[in-house]
Amino acid sequence: MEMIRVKELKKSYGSLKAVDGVSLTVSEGEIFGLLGPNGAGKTTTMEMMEGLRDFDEGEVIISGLSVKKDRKKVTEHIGVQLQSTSMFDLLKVEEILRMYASFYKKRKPVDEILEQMNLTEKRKAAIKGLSGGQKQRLAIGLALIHDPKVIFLDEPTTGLDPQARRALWDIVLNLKQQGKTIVLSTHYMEEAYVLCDRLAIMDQGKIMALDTPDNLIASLEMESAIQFKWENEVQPLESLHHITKVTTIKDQAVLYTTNLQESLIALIKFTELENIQLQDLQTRRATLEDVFLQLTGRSLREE
Ligand SMILES: Nc1ncnc2c1ncn2[C@@H]1O[C@H](COP(=O)(O)OP(=O)(O)OP(=O)(O)O)[C@@H](O)[C@H]1O
Repeated sequence: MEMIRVKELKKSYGSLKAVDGVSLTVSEGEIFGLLGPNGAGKTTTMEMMEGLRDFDEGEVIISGLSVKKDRKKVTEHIGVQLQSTSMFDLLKVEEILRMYASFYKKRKPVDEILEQMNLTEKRKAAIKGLSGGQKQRLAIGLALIHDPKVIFLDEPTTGLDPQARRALWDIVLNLKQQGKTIVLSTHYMEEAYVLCDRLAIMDQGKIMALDTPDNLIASLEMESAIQFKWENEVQPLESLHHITKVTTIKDQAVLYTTNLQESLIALIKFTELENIQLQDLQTRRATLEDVFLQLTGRSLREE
């Protein structure tokens, strides 16, 4: 069943097209991701979907309701994780949850939320003293207080250490198990890969590709990448065995191949003949990062 439909959404700031014709659908129970670098338009898109930002053109339908026309009703169905910086620092964890609960008629027991977010032991702690991961979990807990069907998470793990990030992934996967529909934005390809059923790769306000993570990688028709420092012409590398594509990132060459072993042998032979020393040689399976690189010619991690 379709839970969200976004049609030709557009938003400009002066001459900058922050969101430039975004269309997508999200099914009930799905985790849908917006993956893209800083400034790609992910936050603007999400806030328009949430009814928090006006849009110039297009339409957003959530659970059969138009976000533009039925904004109030839509808010009953959606939960939005606020950035933790906007929480009242001096309140205790339990207090802020009770305060948020008082805003709604339909609400979940605070104890249940504390348990679900792994914060029961911190119920009496001041928000100020929480770790980054605990604050993010509380922010998600606040978004769940009225038991919404759809949850929006904007870069939920940015700035967290790997352990806190993984703990948050478990919470997101747990929400999916409860049947929630989740839309999240991220610029971490690993996060997008682990969490999302489908994702849209965004750049400069546009969706460049939309599919399951595995299909996006498979669409590259390149199983592996060989990367190494290269200060010479890349063109001769294109004719090496099984190489499907050659590209560069900064001072590195990236060769994509359908047969890693044969291509590596060919590369080593070639560099020996040319008397070139291979430096910083790495091989890896193709990732969403490579999909992004192919689509935009840039690296996802370039800030
Ligand atoms: N209120 C605003 N006024 C002017 N420009 C804006 C405004 N909000 C966003 N922009 C611009 O729109 C573009 C998209 O921004 P947006 O915050 O949606 O990107 P993002 O993908 O979420 O990036 P980030 O990861 O940095 O949040 C950026 O170039 C940004 O500078």
